[in-house]
Amino acid sequence: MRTAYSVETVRTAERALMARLPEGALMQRAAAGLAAACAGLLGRVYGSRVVLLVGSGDNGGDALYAGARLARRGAGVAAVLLAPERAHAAGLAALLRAGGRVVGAGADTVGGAAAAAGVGAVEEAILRADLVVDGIVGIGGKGGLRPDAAQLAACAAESRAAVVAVDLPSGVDADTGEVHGDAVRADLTVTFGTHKPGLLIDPARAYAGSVRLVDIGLDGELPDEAALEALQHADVARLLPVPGAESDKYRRGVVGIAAGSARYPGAAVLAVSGALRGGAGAVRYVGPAGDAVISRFPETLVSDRGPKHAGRVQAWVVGPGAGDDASTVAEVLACDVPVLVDADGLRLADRDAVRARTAPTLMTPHAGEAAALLGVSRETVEGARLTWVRELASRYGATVLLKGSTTLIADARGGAVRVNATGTPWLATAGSGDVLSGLAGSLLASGLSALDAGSAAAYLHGLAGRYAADGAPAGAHDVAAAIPEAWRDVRDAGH
Ligand SMILES: NC(=O)C1=CN([C@@H]2O[C@H](COP(=O)(O)OP(=O)(O)OC[C@H]3O[C@@H](n4cnc5c(N)ncnc54)[C@H](O)[C@@H]3O)[C@@H](O)[C@H]2O)[C@@H](O)CC1
Ligand SMILES: Nc1ncnc2c1ncn2[C@@H]1O[C@H](COP(=O)(O)OP(=O)(O)O)[C@@H](O)[C@H]1O
Ligand SMILES: [K+]
Repeated sequence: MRTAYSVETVRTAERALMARLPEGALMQRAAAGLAAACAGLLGRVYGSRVVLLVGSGDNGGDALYAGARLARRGAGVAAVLLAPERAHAAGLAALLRAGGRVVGAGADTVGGAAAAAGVGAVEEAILRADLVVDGIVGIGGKGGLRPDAAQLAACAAESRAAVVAVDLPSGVDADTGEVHGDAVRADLTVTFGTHKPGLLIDPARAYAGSVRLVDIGLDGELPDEAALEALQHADVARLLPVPGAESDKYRRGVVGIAAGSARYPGAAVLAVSGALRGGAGAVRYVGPAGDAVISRFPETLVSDRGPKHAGRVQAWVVGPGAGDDASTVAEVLACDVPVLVDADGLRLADRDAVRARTAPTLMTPHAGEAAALLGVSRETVEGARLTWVRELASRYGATVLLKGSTTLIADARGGAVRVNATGTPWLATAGSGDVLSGLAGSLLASGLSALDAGSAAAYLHGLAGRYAADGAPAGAHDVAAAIPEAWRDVRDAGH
């Protein structure tokens, strides 16, 4: 399991750890890891040109000490100090001792004869660099970059230099993944002690590039419950149902699919296609698309009566392609088994009816559907996904899976939010959400909690999307067909 902790928790943990360590030890661990990552990216350190962007806090201190290490190995290291009088003094002294220099403001006072002053010199240094280290701000950052820092970030983006962010790309919100204004775009982010939520949630995630975690000994100080969890293969493998000798189709769970309409029969077929690959022992279908479903998937138990009279199911999926059939949604919500509500069903579901349910409810909106339920714009939801997934879960008293480039799953009762990043933008294709709802419903029917069913389904669905697309467009039915391959991959890694 990959976990991420909030800034407040990281600060508390760091304080506890620092109290037991010699002064400055933590920063040295961070700087050593950072320098090693930079060296790895440079390939050859000796003779390379490195520019450090140094803010006024400890994030700048990390950059200065790492710069000193690189300078000792023969790199030409120049530091740009955003606030020369407040730059980390010991870090700066270490850099100068190691043969590094200062460019731009402050150069004349601290850099000695070798110093070059002026904006032109700074830009030139960045444009000629092999590597730019972003130590402008870390977890102490508030809001987007200020104008002087934004200018440096723009120059780094223009340069052919690789950009390494220290702890976080400066300008992104560590706790939420929101980006307000300008931020550094990194090729690599070297983060310390633990991931921060912003490194795993879009839009900030996209600024971080690849992320490397440096162990500074913080693990023992972090609480059990993280702010964010990202399941890995082994975690998902533990969740996947495996039939045993005593299993029969009913004991494995029956999932009911109430989906599709005369206008959208395909949604029913796709939801069933996902459900058949999700581990339930049988898939029951109710709705007007029975013929389309049975002709594609003859193993489906098709009923032409409503959900209440369709026979036993352990979980329902309602909504994909449902059109305006509010009564079916209401009927399903009245069933005392886990229910997944997707697509049209989200709009048709009565909030009080969802809140009144005692069995688990899993809602699976994309950003546009979530926005409509919340009464805000789609851009607002996309810009602050963590905030809004929690808000929706709390308003409906349900587990909410917010789809998108990083899918988030939040429980109404709080606790760690799950994030899934196995997907690919190729999954943004009509009907792939229907496949996901069937798959997640099937996992619900086999006994997983709403949080686990949603996260395991998103994980498998994302992998299946990758396998199906493999760099070329794929249809939703291809994604469904690739679920068994994703399942085997996950299961094999779990052994
Ligand atoms: N606390 C610790 O034990 C450790 C901290 N480390 C580093 O220390 C960092 C945190 O250091 P700090 O608490 O000093 O905070 P930061 O260095 O992240 O930032 C604080 C400074 O940045 C300025 N600032 C805030 N928002 C800004 C913005 N939008 N644009 C420009 N400037 C802005 C503030 O005025 C403040 O002076 C971590 O991210 C990590 O890199 C590491 O050395 C590991 C150990
Ligand atoms: N940019 C993206 N990167 C990764 N996955 C994405 C991206 N955009 C959409 N997806 C995924 O594709 C699926 C699309 O679902 P949805 O929007 O409900 O489509 P539909 O309603 O057509 O079925 C979701 O699983 C979502 O997480
Ligand atoms: K940074």
